[in-house]
Amino acid sequence: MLLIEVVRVSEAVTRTPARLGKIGHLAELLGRVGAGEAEIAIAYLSGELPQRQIGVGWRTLQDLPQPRLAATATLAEVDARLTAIKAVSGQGSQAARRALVNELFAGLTSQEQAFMLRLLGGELRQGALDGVMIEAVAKASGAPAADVRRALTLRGWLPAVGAAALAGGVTALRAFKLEVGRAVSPMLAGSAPNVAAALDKAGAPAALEWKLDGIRVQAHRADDEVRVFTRALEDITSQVPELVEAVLGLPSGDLVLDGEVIALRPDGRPHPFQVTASRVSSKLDVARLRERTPLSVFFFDALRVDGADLLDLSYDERQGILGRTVPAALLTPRLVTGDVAQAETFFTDVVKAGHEGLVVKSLSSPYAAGRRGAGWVKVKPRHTLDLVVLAAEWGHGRREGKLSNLHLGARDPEGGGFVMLGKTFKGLTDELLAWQTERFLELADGPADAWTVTVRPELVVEIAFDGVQRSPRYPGGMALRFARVLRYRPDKRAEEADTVETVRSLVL
Ligand SMILES: Nc1ncnc2c1ncn2[C@@H]1O[C@H](COP(=O)(O)OP(=O)(O)OP(=O)(O)O)[C@@H](O)[C@H]1O
Repeated sequence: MLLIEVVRVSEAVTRTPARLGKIGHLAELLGRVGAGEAEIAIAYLSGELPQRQIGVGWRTLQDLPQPRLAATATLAEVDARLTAIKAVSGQGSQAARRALVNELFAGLTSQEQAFMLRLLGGELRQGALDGVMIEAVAKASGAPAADVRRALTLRGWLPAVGAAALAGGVTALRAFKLEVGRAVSPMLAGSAPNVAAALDKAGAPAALEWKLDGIRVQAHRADDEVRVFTRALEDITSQVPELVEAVLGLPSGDLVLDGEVIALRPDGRPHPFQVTASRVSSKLDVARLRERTPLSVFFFDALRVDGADLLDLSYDERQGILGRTVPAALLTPRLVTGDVAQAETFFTDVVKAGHEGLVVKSLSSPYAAGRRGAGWVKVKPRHTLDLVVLAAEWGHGRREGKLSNLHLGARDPEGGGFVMLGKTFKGLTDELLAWQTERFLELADGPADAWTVTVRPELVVEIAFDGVQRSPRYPGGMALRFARVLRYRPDKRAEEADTVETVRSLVL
C-alpha cells in the first residue's frame, strides 16, 4: 500500500466531524491493507509513533529536502527507513540520523512530508481518539469491539492487536492472555456525587473500599522476580522496595495484584499526596528515603494467582482469592453493604481518618481493564476533576505579567476535542503562576485576543469545586461552581483527563 493512501485517510478523518464517519474512513482502509502492513498503517493512523521512539528531534526536522511531485513511497519502504533511523546509535549518530531523515523526506510529496512531520512530532492524534481506532478495527475485522478492547488492555499496543484481528478475527483476539511481567491498563472508576448515588450506580449491596490517595501499583511476580508498574504502566520496581518485599513474602510465586502504595504518618493518617508522589518518583538513595518516609501497601484486586487469569471472574470471586493469597494487613479496608445509612457512616469515618473517600464496587463486575464504568464508582467529600487547560488570561494587579485565569475543559471523546466548563484563578500560588506562565507561553497556539493566550491542550490540572450546575453560558450546558486549582497532574496526559460524561454524572 502507498503511504499517500494512509495520508489521505488521515486527512479525511480530521475533516470528518462525526465519530461514525471517522470510523468508516479508517475501517475502509484497514479492509484493504496488506497482511504485513496492517500494523504499520494502524500505528501511523493512531499517531503511535512519537519522535522520542524514533529518536528524531526537532532540529533534525529542519531544512528538509524539496518534496517530490509523484507519490510512490510504500508503507513498507517508509517503515523500513524509520526502523533504520531508530537503529542508529553511537558516535556521529546525530549526523547519520539526519542523513537518513533527509533521504526519507526526499522520497515524499509535500502532502506526505507534512503528514510525516506531524507523525514524528507526536502531533498526529486523530486515530487515537477514544475508541475510534478500536471500533474501526472491529468493523474491518468483523470482531466485536469488546474483544478488540480486551486484547488491547492485555497487549497494550493497538497496532499489534489490530493486525491480529485483521488476520485472524475473534480467535486471534481471544488468544491474547495476561502475561506476568507485562503491565495491563488498570481498571478505572466512574464518579458519583454522593454515597447513595454510588450505591445506586454500582448496584446494592456493593463493596465500599477506602479510597487511598497514593500511587496505583500493579505488582507482577514470577518466582523470585517482582516488577511493579504505575497506572501509566511505567516500571517503578526499584523505587518501591517495601512493595517488592511484601509480594515476595506471599505464598504464591505466580501473581498479578492491583493496589495502592501510600506514605502514612506514624499515627496512621496519610501524608499529603505530594509526599507519596515524591517518595515513589525518587530513584536515588531509596534505602535512606525509605527510613524517613516508609510506604504502606494496600492491595485491592487480584488479576492472576497461581497461573490462573482472574479478569473475567466477578469482584466477589476475585476478592475470595485475594483474601486467601494476601494477609489482612495488606488488604484495603472495606465494608460490604446495601444499607445507605451504614454506607454513609463508613464514608464519614474514612474521611475523618484523613483518606480521600470511597470506591464503591459492584460485587458482580469483572475486572474491566483500562475502562471507566459502573463497576467501580468513586465518591469523595470534595469534588475534584482532572481538566485540561485550554487558554489562560493575563492577570491584573499583583498578578500583572502572569498568565492567571485558566479556561478549563473536559475531554469530549465523541467530538474528539474539549468542552469548556469554566474559568478559575483561585488556588494558584505565586510559584505556580510563574511556572504556568512559562509553560503556557511554550504551548501558545496563537492569542485569542489581547487578554487571552490559547494553549495547546496538553496540561492537566486537578480542580476542586462545590458542584456542577446547569449553565446555558457554556457550550456543554453546565459549569463548575467555585472551581479552584489543587495541583497540576504531570502524571496524566490530556487523553486521560476527565470526560464530559464524568462531569455530567456529578450534576445533582
Ligand atoms: N480501593 C481502591 N480501589 C480502586 N482504586 C483506588 C482505591 N484506593 C485508591 N484508589 C486510586 O483511585 C484511582 C481510581 O480513580 P480513577 O480511576 O478515577 O483514577 P484517578 O483519575 O487517578 O482518580 P483520582 O484523581 O480521583 O485519584 C485508582 O487509580 C487508584 O490509584
